Formats: sequence, structure tokens, C-alpha cells
Amino acid sequence: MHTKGNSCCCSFEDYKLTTEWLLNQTSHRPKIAVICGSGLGLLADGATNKQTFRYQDIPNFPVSTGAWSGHEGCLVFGTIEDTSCVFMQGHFHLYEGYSLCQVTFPVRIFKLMGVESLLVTNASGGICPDFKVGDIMIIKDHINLPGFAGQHPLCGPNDERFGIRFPCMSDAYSKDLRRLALDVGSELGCSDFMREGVFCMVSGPNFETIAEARMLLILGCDSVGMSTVPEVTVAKHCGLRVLGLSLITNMVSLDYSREEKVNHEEVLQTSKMRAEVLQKLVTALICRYQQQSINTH
Ligand SMILES: O=P(O)(O)O[C@@H]1C[C@H](O)[C@@H](CO)O1
Ligand code: HPA
Repeated sequence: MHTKGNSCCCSFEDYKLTTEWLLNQTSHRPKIAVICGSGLGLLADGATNKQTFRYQDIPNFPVSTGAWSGHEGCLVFGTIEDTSCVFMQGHFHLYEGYSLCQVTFPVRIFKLMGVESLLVTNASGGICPDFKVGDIMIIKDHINLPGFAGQHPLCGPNDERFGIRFPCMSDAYSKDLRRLALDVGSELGCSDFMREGVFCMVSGPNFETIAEARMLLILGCDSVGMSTVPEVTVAKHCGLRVLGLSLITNMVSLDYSREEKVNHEEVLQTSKMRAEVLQKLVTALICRYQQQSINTH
């Protein structure tokens, strides 16, 4: 897989080869794909009948830069109730040096495998002053800051087999799935720490300066992180329904007098603290998703 400038140089045949390889290795035919954010690899724990592939063993799959820890770097197929799912334990970031074609490569594989909906999770810094560490924000919309600077996963020749040249992004996050997430969250007693808001992607790897954070607040961002937007953009382009859940792992500094400094350990600690709740939420969502599709089809 090569990249030219910032455009994707992965051919349709590359995507097909990886898809066919996976379909030949597993009898799972996933309907839902889940991208596990930093520290959230255990979202796959609710699944049974699991089959795991290391990224390094999957043809064309981007290989870990070693920045991840533990059991990350695996694609896990499994079943939740009767729904076949696939989980990405560990995802790819611009700041690790991956091209956006590599970052979003798995999403097109999911599409070709027959996945209908993508559930993206991530860790982010809270900007909205009403938010608290540990809140789960349902992503209502996003700001693609790297995209404004030409770092966009759909730059380059458009492959119509995936989607149209100029896709609409005003409804990138499914209203039905957002409602379902709110309902399921409320049934599980999570309403007190569930929010909805606008997510902004920055490239990272540094956390924001105070001036940058203040700018993001003025722009209407509720939280900021270093992933998700490229995957969601490519998912929407190829017709997947998307739900995004962003865990507020820290509050972003908006004030020069604030003493606390954000760091990656704090991010991972909050993810660890909330991982079990998020896992229950994701599992319940997938159960309800299946029931809803049965009722509506
Ligand atoms: O869930 P992701 O991987 O987006 O997590 C954020 C962005 C960085 O990877 C990391 C910074 O602490 O957290
Ligand atoms: N800023 C950017 N990305 C992040 C943050 C943050 O404060 N927390 C987790 N990911």
C-alpha cells in the first residue's frame, strides 16, 4: 500500500484482497463494526464465539507502530445475541505517521464485508464547561480541522464503487442510532453522565494550548480528540450508518491560572474507570439494534 501526497493510493483490488482473505478465514459475517478508542479494547468482552486476528497477519492491514499497549492491534470477530460484530482493538492515528488512507483502510474492509453500521468510540478532552470527566458524549456532529488544511481521507481520485465525489456530511451521525444510544443509556441508569455534543478532531500528538482550546470553544466544539473523524467520513461516504461515543477523559484547560496539566496517563486512567460501563452500553446497544432491525424490516 503506497500513498501519493495526501491522497489514497490503495486500489479497489487491495481492499478486495483483504476482504476476501478475512471472509475465507472466518464464518462471521458482521453487521456492526466497533472501533475501540484508547484504553477501550475490552468493549469486545461482551461478545461470544470470538475469533481474533492480529493486524500484522492480515494482508494489507496497517501494522502497529508499537505505540499501543496490552492486547491492542487485533481484529476480533464475535457475536452479541444473534448479531455478528467485528471489533478493532487499537486504531490508527495521523500522529503515529499513518496516512489517512491507512487510518481509514479498515472501514472500507468492513463495508465490503457487509457491515451496515459503524460504532466509533474514542477518548477526548472536554471543552463544554458543563461536562465532567467520565461523561460519555454521543457525537452529534464534528469539525474536521485537519480536513480544513487538506488532510482529508477522500482527497484524490474518487472510487464510485465506494461512494460519490461530493458526499453530504450534514447527517454523518445517524439520528436513529443517537436516539437508541440515549434510550439504552437511560435504561442502564447512565443518563446522569450521558451528553450529546460536537466533536473536533485535531491531528495531535500534543494536547491543546490554552489559546487553541479557547478557539475551539468559540467554534462550538464540546470535546476534542485525535481520531474518529477520518473513519466517520469514509464510513458516511460508503453508506454506513454511524454512531460515535466519545468518553470525556479529561477537561481541556481554558484558563491560564489552571494548575493541572493533561497527560496521556490520565486519559488511559479515565478510560479504564469507564470501560466496563461503556462495554455494557455497547453490548446493550447492539442487542437493541438487532431487535429494532427485526421490527423495522
Ligand atoms: O481514543 P483515541 O485513540 O482517539 O484517544 C485519544 C487520542 C490519543 O490517542 C490519546 C491521547 O491521550 O487519546
Ligand atoms: N485533547 C486532544 N485529544 C485528546 C484529549 C485532549 O484533551 N484527551 C483525549 N484525547
